[in-house]
Amino acid sequence: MVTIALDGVGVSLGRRPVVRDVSAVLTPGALVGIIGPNGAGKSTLLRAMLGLIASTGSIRIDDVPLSHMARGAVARKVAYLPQGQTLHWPLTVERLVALGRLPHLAPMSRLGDADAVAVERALKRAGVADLRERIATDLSGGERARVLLARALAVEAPGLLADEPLAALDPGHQIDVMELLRAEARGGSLVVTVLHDLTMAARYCDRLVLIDAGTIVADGTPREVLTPERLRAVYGITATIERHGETTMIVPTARAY
Ligand SMILES: Nc1ncnc2c1ncn2[C@@H]1O[C@H](COP(=O)(O)OP(=O)(O)OP(=O)(O)O)[C@@H](O)[C@H]1O
Repeated sequence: MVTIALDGVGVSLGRRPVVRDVSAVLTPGALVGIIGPNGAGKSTLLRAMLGLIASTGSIRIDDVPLSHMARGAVARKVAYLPQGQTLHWPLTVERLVALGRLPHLAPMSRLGDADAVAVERALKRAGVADLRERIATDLSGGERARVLLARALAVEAPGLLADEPLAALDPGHQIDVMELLRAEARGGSLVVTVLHDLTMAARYCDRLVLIDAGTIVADGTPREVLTPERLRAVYGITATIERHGETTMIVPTARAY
């Protein structure tokens, strides 16, 4: 299990404050969605949580300040699925997914049996085992996205930060990925995912953190966070919110000016 605690976190990029005074405790066991408009600072916040960019304030992973942790130690605790990653090397899918094991390997050492088992498990869980022999750079956008998810799963870290994992996926695969993320979270992992699809966020996430202009404007259950007033204020839209039992549907209807 792993917990990430943020206290007064700020990030400036090119002298612009992009993340401002973010405080939250992200705990395992519940699927956490980070939502907010384009440019709100969601990806920047994720990158700060992994120590990939400099930040102010305090970020602690399992109560250890991030600044005291080696990069490899962070990578073994929290896997990262970056947004829209491009692939440059013509590796097979299996070898690409095996790169997820790098945080566990000593320099110059080879994959062992436990690594092979983790790779196999990740290929299956992401539904890409049948693509294992394919060259990753030849895959379609959606296939590539699922392979990159498999690489993140292959780390078998107790935490996963996934940045827009549904981008490029068809509706069936979107459901598969959300069910997988929720199962991971409910199984005791820390899973935090950036999402743009509010219906998916409402349906699958246990907790939503809404970010606007670099700061948290709401943090709670989907029902608490996704109100017509907030959607208007933050996204500048009117939306129909329909609740059918456990299922919530959020249909943006128009720009609200
Ligand atoms: N290197 C940089 N220098 C200056 N500004 C930057 C830099 N990188 C990102 N930004 C800005 O920081 C802001 C936050 O970017 P970020 O990618 O975190 O947003 P986001 O909420 O993930 O957006 P999206 O939903 O579009 O992916 C944006 O306005 C972006 O233009």
